[in-house]
Amino acid sequence: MAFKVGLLGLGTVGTGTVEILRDPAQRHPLLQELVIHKVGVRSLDKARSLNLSADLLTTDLDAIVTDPEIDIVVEVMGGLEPARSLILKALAHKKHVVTANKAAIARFGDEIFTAASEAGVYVLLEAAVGGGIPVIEPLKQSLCANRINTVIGIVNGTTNYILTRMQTEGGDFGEILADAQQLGYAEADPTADVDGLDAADKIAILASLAFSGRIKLSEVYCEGIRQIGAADIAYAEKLGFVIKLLAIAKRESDQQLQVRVHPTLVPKTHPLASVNDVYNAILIEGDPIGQVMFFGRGAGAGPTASAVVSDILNIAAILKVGRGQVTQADGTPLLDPLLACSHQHYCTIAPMSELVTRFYARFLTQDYPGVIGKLGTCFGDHQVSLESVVQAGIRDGLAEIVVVTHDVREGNFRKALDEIQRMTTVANIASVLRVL
Ligand SMILES: NC(=O)C1=CN([C@@H]2O[C@H](COP(=O)(O)OP(=O)(O)OC[C@H]3O[C@@H](n4cnc5c(N)ncnc54)[C@H](OP(=O)(O)O)[C@@H]3O)[C@@H](O)[C@H]2O)C=CC1
Ligand SMILES: N[C@@H](CC=O)C(=O)O
Ligand code: NA
Repeated sequence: MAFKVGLLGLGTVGTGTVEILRDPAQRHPLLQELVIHKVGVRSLDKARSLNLSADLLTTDLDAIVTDPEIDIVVEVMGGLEPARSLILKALAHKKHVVTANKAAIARFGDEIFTAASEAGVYVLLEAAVGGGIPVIEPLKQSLCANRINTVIGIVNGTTNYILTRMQTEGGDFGEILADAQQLGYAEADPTADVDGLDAADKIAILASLAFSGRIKLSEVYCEGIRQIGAADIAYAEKLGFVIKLLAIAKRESDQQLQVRVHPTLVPKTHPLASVNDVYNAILIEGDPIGQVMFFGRGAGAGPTASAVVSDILNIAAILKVGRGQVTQADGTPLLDPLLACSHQHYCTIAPMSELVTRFYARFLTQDYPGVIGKLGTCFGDHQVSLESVVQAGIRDGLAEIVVVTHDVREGNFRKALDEIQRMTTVANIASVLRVL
């Protein structure tokens, strides 16, 4: 039995996918039943590392998603449009879809999954978060007996690489970013990575699966790493922390979730503290499983294609045993509830002002006696309790004061900062970071 696959895109991930599909030896035997039927690209003249027969390649992507012979459309072209429209058209033509496109899923998941349920087909996306790391399917299947309470991830390799080098070499953000671009880790336009937007897309997807509801991307708090300085990395180190860009989704109460992305001081003893370079890791806490952590390569041709091909095989397996033919009363194919998306409501996200967390803050002040006391009084007036306050040294003729709080309500902490900002003795609030 042959299952015909149409690929949209033959870049990094598409090429990795074709390489696995063309080399099935010692992999799952079902791979031998997959046939690459068409591959859609932007340019037929581009030099390719793969030797594909010319009749497989086309620039007519519309013809792929409507081709009656194709069973599974694999969207690895990226971007929002035309990816969104092509996915929707493939679904309307009752094709199963595999995608690595976190940006499209995080923004258009609502209409894509609704269209998939109506058509009675699957949309699988293991590659969209953590690349090759299995995390989407474990959340849907292996962990489904658990009540998930927390998902915390390092889900962006570019920023983890930059922060790791800042930590180990003491360099500044700008110079290490330039290096990362030269090495091909960071893209020419690094905005989505360094401003936390890529991580926000990914945590929105993970939160949706973990908490069985849709997430509005606009409600995900997002802060990137551009403002992290060598001084913060050094102080964090002295205090026993490393700085990581964390993507966090947490059950706040029965009604509300926290979903946020921001640089965070992580205790060196925490399992995520030792996840370095371009590696990703996702720590999930559930009841009754406790903590479980997924670690590996979050990007790259081979690792990402590993996830894409496992999704293709999942669909091929269903088609092979004929489960795609079992229909409901209205004639729509009955979908496996552990593989398909079945929730339609939106989760309620708590405002950041209600978050209870520890903070690290660095102030540059006039070096007068009593400045530390004034800061302490202002924090106390806003119910912000301090764990430590140290005058770390003198920078540019100003006293550098580093504060770590106990758990406090973010709204209270911000009010204290507003007041501190207005003090004449305080020249600058140089940085404010949350502490895990
Ligand atoms: N790279 C990675 O490590 C990872 C990528 N992803 C996701 O996978 C997806 C693909 O990424 P990647 O492989 O890196 O992307 P690339 O830029 O390397 O490849 C994109 C491919 O899609 C084709 N393409 C793009 N736009 C069009 C269009 N309008 N019409 C026809 N063809 C088009 C390109 O054609 P042509 O070759 O002719 O230019 C190219 O083959 C993205 O959604 C990305 O976020 C997810 C995890 C990791
Ligand atoms: N740009 C991403 C790769 C794909 O998801 C990253 O740096 O992790
Ligand atoms: Na994955």
